[in-house]
Amino acid sequence: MTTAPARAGTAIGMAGVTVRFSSRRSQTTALDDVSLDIEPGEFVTIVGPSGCGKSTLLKIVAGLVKPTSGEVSLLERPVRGPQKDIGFVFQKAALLEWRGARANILLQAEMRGMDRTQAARRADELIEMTGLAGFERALPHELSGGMQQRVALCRALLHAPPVLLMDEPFGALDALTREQMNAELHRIWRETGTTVVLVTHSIAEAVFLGTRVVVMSARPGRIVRTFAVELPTHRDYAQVMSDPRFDRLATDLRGLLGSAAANH
Ligand SMILES: Nc1ncnc2c1ncn2[C@@H]1O[C@H](COP(=O)(O)OP(=O)(O)OP(=O)(O)O)[C@@H](O)[C@H]1O
Repeated sequence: MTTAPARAGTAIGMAGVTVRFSSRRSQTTALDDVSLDIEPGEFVTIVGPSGCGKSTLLKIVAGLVKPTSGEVSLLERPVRGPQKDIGFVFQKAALLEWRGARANILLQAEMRGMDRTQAARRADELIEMTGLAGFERALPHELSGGMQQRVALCRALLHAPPVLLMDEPFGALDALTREQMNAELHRIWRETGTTVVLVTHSIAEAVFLGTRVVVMSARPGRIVRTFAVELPTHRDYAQVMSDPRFDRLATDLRGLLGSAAANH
C-alpha cells in the first residue's frame, strides 16, 4: 500500500482563528480564537457540544469556509481556497446511486484527472484493505451503511491524500458496525501514515482512535483542553476498552463535556 508522503513540519496549522457567520437577522460566532498545530501522522479527534463549531473547523482546514480572522495552513502553505491535498469523509456517504462501489471510488480519480491505471490499482488495494472485495459492482442501495461508509473512505483515500478530514463518519452506524469501522480505520491510519482529524460525539471513539483528543467548549467554540492519549499505537478494541488508561481519559472527557454532551 502506498503511504502518504512523509513531510517534515506541521500538517495543519491554525493560529487565532475566529469565524463569524452573519446574516441580516443574526450573527453567530462559530469559532473563537482557535489555535491548533497538528503534526504529520497524528490522529487528532475533536469532541464538543453540538453546534460548537467542529464541522466549521474542518471546513476551515479544507478551505471551504474562510476565517473572519486568523491564519490557517495546510502542509505549511497558507489556505486561501478549496484544498486538493485532502480527503473528506462526511456523516453521509453521499454515493452516486447509479454507480457500483468501485465506480463510486473511482469518481475521485475522474474528478482529479488521475492516471487511470494507477487509480484502478489503488482502488483495488483500498477495496481489499477495507474488506469490500466481492462488492465492487454492488450499487449503494445494495450495501449496508457500514459498507457505504467504507466506499466513501476508499474514495477519500484514492489520491493518497496526506491529510484526511472526517466529520462524524460513523455517527449513523449501529454500535457494533461502528466498533468494526473504528478498528479498521485505526489499522488504515497505521498502515498509510495519513494525518487524520476526526470529529465525533462519541468519547469512546475519540479515545480509541486519537493520538490526541481536542475538547471544545459550547458556542462560540474554543479549545478547552487537549489530551495526549497514552495508549499504544497498535490498539485492539476490546483491550483498549478494558484498559484503565482508557477509563481515566474517558472519565476526564465526560467530566469536561458534561453528561448532556457525552454519548459514550
Ligand atoms: N454557513 C453557515 N451560515 C450561518 N451559520 C452557520 C453556517 N455554518 C455553521 N453555522 C453555525 O455555526 C455554528 C457551528 O456550526 P458547526 O456545524 O460547525 O457545529 P458542530 O459543532 O459541527 O455541530 P454538530 O455537532 O451539531 O454537528 C452553529 O451555530 C451553526 O448554526
